[in-house]
Amino acid sequence: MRFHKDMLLLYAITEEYCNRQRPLIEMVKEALEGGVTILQLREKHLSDEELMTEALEIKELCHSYGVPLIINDNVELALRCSADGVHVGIEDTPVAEIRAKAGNDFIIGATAKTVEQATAAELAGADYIGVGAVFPSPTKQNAVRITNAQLREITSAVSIPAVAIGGITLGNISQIDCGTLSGIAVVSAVFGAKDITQAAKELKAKATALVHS
Ligand SMILES: Cc1ncc(COP(=O)(O)OP(=O)(O)O)c(N)n1
Ligand SMILES: Cc1nc(C(=O)O)sc1CCOP(=O)(O)O
Repeated sequence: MRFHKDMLLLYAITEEYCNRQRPLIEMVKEALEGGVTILQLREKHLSDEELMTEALEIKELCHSYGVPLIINDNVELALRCSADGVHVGIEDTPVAEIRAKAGNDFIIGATAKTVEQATAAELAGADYIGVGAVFPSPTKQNAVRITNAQLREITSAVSIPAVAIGGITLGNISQIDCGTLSGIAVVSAVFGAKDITQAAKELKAKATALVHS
């Protein structure tokens, strides 16, 4: 799937501990019904074999909605299951190495918490950056926080699109100083919601207002 920055508008990320009393596929379907525009499979507890099974099933579902599937961290698995891309952190496989191996059609997202990391990611060939944590995250409680001023500084330092991540909810999304953001990335605000579809719909409306403000 060819990458476009509009895909980043509502970026939903799965997480094992998030309200997981039902099959993941069921929850992903509800999120897609609510209008999620890109999905990241972030299931750090699964073996490669289990992850592959989940990824193949979820990829098919995502594609039936025209939504790309991104795999967290595991580049080899992302390539083996023909996912649309991978998201890597600062300590993970270098972006330039992934780009060289995977070619130009593979979507590569990189975490950036500083201007230096953002410009390095762009130079190495990343398609987008994930910048955070903009609020305290219930999912990743040790995530380093960044201020609105840092968010603006980081996003304006690069020409590739950016999503904000970390503790974003319906209640606080309007406090984000959007700068040049293309979307928001969330775990709990979607997958922790009682009504996942409704939560995604409401977040998408607010994300749309945010990126156009
Ligand atoms: C869209 C998006 N942005 C940032 C992250 C964080 O990735 P990373 O730094 O690799 O940390 P973990 O996800 O491995 O905890 C992300 N996953 N997605
Ligand atoms: C995976 C991840 N990375 C973060 C970072 O700041 O790099 S915050 C985060 C978790 C986001 O989950 P929630 O929307 O529930 O806060």
